[in-house]
Formats: sequence, structure tokens, C-alpha cells
Amino acid sequence: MLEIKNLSFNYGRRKKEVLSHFSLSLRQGGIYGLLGKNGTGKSTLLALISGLLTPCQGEIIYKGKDVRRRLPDTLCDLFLVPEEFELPSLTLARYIKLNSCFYPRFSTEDMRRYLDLFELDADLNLGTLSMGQKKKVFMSFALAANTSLLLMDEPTNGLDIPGKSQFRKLIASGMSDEKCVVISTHQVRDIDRMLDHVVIIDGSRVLLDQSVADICRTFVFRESSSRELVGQALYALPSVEGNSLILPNAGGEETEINLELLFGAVLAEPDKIAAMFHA
Ligand SMILES: Nc1ncnc2c1ncn2[C@@H]1O[C@H](COP(=O)(O)OP(=O)(O)OP(=O)(O)O)[C@@H](O)[C@H]1O
Repeated sequence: MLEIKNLSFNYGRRKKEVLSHFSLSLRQGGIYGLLGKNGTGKSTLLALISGLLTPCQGEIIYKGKDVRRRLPDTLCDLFLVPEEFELPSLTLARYIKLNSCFYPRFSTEDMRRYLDLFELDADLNLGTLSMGQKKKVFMSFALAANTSLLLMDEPTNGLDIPGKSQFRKLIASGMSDEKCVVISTHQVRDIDRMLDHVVIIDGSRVLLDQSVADICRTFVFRESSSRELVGQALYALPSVEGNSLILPNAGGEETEINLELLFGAVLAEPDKIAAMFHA
């Protein structure tokens, strides 16, 4: 669905490259978690995918077309929810009337359903909302646009506690085999159970690009105070129970992914972790 080929980008000629010879493919029908340390270029990558920035080198092909051409066919089929944004001081009804025409598959019924999920009225004035409420409204609009590609930058930042689980329900209810959702975040606990795929980047390299099914087939995630197990672990983080451990999955065990632990392991030992998938 989306091919990023040999992409390089910097903000001005004298600045260091943010992304360097970077390649990645995204397939439809999945929710991707895009993870990386602060400043690795996740937001920049989402802006490049949306055609808002121009690569210095390389290309991004979405459904056979270069996103940088910003063709109507491309723009009406992808949506970016940035980490920070402003909404105009309009009623929601007016906002929908003015903007939904750019998205041929926009569904007012879906929009109402998503607002209900966030316990928001449809009769709103966008100018009077808090940042968290604006985020809920904009994410509802983004999903109701029913684009094949939905990019979300730190979507759970600023959401209240119920808002985080409502967000998970929102994505689950708006997901289909035709859609691909990319969620860039540091709030891994907000999204770990909803992901199909994990991508960890460091700017020039994709350190990990694996399905959650393959990750859980390859590793066991365990809490333990056993010293023996710590010795066998590929990576360990101190926890309340002793240690959170990531171990090779020799016995075909099924455990739930621990994204924080996986992220730490991949940053500390990228080659060792990558080699485990080919073992
Ligand atoms: N408008 C800009 N002008 C110049 N440099 C920028 C601009 N936006 C981002 N950068 C730089 O580009 C690099 C990547 O920034 P980006 O926001 O894409 O990273 P990120 O992975 O999303 O970070 P975070 O996780 O902290 O949100 C950083 O070094 C940042 O300082």
C-alpha cells in the first residue's frame, strides 16, 4: 500500500539529516505502532508520508503514486492527525460541512458514533473546546473520513483516563481490512494491545519491523525475580516483581507483548534481536 524508498530528509542544507536512506513498507489491514527515541524523526516521517514535506532524496509511493505530487486521489485517501493542531472557531456541523467534501467516503453516521464513544455532543462549537476535547473531535473526524491510510502522532497525549480506553475502542470500531493505521507514540501502554505490527526506527535505520504475532512467536515476555531466568534473558528491566524479562521463546509459549521491554531490548541490542527472527 505504501512504499518508502531510500528516503533522506533534512530541515535546511546545513542541518544534519533527520532521515537518511530510509526504507519501509506498510500494508493495509493493520495497526502499526511507530516507535523511536525523541528526535528520531517520527513526526517528520509522518509529514513526509502526508506529502507535507519534500524529501531531499528518495520517494514515497502510496497506491502507485508519489505522495509529493499531492494528487487529489492521494490526498482524499490519507489523513494525518498531528500531535498539535488548531481547529477553527466554528460549530462542528459547519466544520463537517466545509471539510467532509474532501473525503468521498466520509460518513456522518460514523462521526456521530465516534462522538458518542467519546461522550461528546454533536452540537459543539470547536472554538470553546479544551485541547483534549479538540483531539477527540478531530480523531473522530479523521476516522469518519474513512481514508485507507490514517496517521496519528501521539494520539493519546492530552486524553483523560477514560479517553485512552475510548481511543482504543474508536480505532477498533473504525478498523477494516482496507485500512492501515499508523500510531506514533511514546505512550506504549495506551496502545500495546491494539497493535498488529511494530516498527522501531532510529532515523536512518529501521531497527525492527515485525508483526506482533511474529514477535510473540519469537519471544516470551515475563515478570520474574529468578536470578537464573535473568541470566537467560536477552534483556531485562527492573520491575516491582523483580525484573521484566525478554527471553527466547523455545517452547511455543504465548505471552502478551511488553512494548516498553521490547523497545529497550531493540535499542540496546538491535542486531541480536533482529537475528532472533531468523534463528
Ligand atoms: N521545523 C523544524 N525545523 C528544524 N528542525 C526540526 C523541525 N522539526 C523537527 N526538527 C528536528 O528534526 C528532528 C526530528 O524531529 P521529529 O519531531 O520528527 O522527531 P520525533 O521522533 O517525532 O520526536 P519526538 O518523539 O520527540 O516527538 C529533531 O532533531 C528536531 O529537532
